[in-house]
Amino acid sequence: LTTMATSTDSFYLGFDFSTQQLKVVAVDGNLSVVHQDSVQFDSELPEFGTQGGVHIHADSLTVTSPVLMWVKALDLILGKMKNAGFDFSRVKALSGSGQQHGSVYWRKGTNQVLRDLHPGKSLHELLKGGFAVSDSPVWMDSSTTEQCQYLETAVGGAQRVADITGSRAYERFTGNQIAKIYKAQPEKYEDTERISLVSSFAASLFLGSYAAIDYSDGSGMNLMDIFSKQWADSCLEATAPHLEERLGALVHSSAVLGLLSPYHVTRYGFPEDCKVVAFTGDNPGSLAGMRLQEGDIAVSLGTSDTVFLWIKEPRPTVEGHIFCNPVDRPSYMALICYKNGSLTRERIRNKCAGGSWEVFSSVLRTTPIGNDGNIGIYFDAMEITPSAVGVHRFDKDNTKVSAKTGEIRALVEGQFLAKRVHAEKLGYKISEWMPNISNNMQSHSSSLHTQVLSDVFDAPVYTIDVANSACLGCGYRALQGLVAESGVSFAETVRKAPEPQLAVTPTPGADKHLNWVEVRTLTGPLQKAYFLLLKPF
Ligand SMILES: O=C(CO)[C@@H](O)[C@H](O)CF
Repeated sequence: LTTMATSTDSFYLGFDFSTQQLKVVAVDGNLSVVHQDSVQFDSELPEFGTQGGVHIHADSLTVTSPVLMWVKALDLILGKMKNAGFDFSRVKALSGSGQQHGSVYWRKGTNQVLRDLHPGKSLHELLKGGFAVSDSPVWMDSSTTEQCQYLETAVGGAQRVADITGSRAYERFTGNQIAKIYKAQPEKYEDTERISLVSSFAASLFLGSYAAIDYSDGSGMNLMDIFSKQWADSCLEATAPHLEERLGALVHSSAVLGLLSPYHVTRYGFPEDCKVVAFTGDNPGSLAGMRLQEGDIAVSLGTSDTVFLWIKEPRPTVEGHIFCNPVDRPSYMALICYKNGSLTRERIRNKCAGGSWEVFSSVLRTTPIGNDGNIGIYFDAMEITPSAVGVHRFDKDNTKVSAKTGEIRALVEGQFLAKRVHAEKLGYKISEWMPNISNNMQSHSSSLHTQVLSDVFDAPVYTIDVANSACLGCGYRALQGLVAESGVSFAETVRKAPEPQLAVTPTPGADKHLNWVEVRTLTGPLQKAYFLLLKPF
């Protein structure tokens, strides 16, 4: 297996079913990228009518995505690869990731449909009637507060839920979404034979049967005990009846789930012995792609922004999340998530820079570090960290102001200051930063963002040269899956991958302008801003 895994004529695929698009990266045995492609949901699948890949419902709390859009996106991307002449016959293994917490409800009888996929038809045609719930709840949803309160009461409080599952009850977490469906649409729950995460749903499309949920993405459900790595009975019972049989057994994140479905072998020319390695969450996938090691910390900018790091000794709290580590079984990963990420940056780009990243960058470049003490908090949608909403701007005296000069720098510095404040409040040590600037930003914008990130954190920043770290990480994990059983570590598997490059170091004197020392304390401008913002209205 080791010999086969390192031969350069072999390919390994990593897919990422993220919020706004489906992406794929192919790497060879030397972990060099040999192919990349993507399908943008809004523009390439307009029949589903999504904005930013989702439907925000009239209550402005419920957020869903049509599951058949994800199915059709897979048909499209594999078709694009075939038309581009990609040699599927060289793919030895594939894996992938999905936006975390989202859930898919397979209708009774669909497992048989998955087993008998006809290679002459598209997956979209074959699975049209395969889902009991056509609009899957996704991570941007914040409509399940009632279910969260019920779970915390039933289990013994917010900290108790965090001690078991790694997080207090969060609205976007899968268990609370299942509870809402069981309560509001019991007939659909009854008609459901399997519940997948987006990651294990995607794996099922390749496996040709229901794929298991992995420990890492399973940690984002408020249903799994992150220490025993089993479903937590107290959480299952507080969510819905006969739930464990719908979830199936959990697997570790480097498990080989089985052979690729004959559907893909016949339709695209994959080899018959191509292996499917467990899919996982997009952030665990990014941790793999950024090759984080213990003590590193990462900032990933995308539809959601996240701060995450590799830890050995988890200390679950009522802020932030602890997930099982996707590439090292005894370890964990800590994560803080921000809902107002790229969609908010794009709104300010459209408002203040005429929709141009070039103008956005030049404005950012020409405004002073620290923005003369003007700070902005931009929660267009109900934020996850902290739980607050609305746009709030403060001048250097912490007076709330309406009109805003320097709004672009106020947004970018405010988003990074918040990340530093929360990371340090939770005790994360800042040793080395590797941001992954999402691919929806032009390169020069990302270099500017990287400089602001370095200035705010007062730390060197390293970047990787592939736009999508989750796909890359899952290509690495596909290879790792073939050798994990023989005890080869992930670090050993990826030792030939390109090293993260030092991108920027802090601007000399930046800390004096950003009064980031103050930011660390409860009297710092951002902390005060949060107090002003969070006090009862
Ligand atoms: O909710 C999140 C993590 O907890 C988001 O980062 C989603 O994974 C984005 F897809």
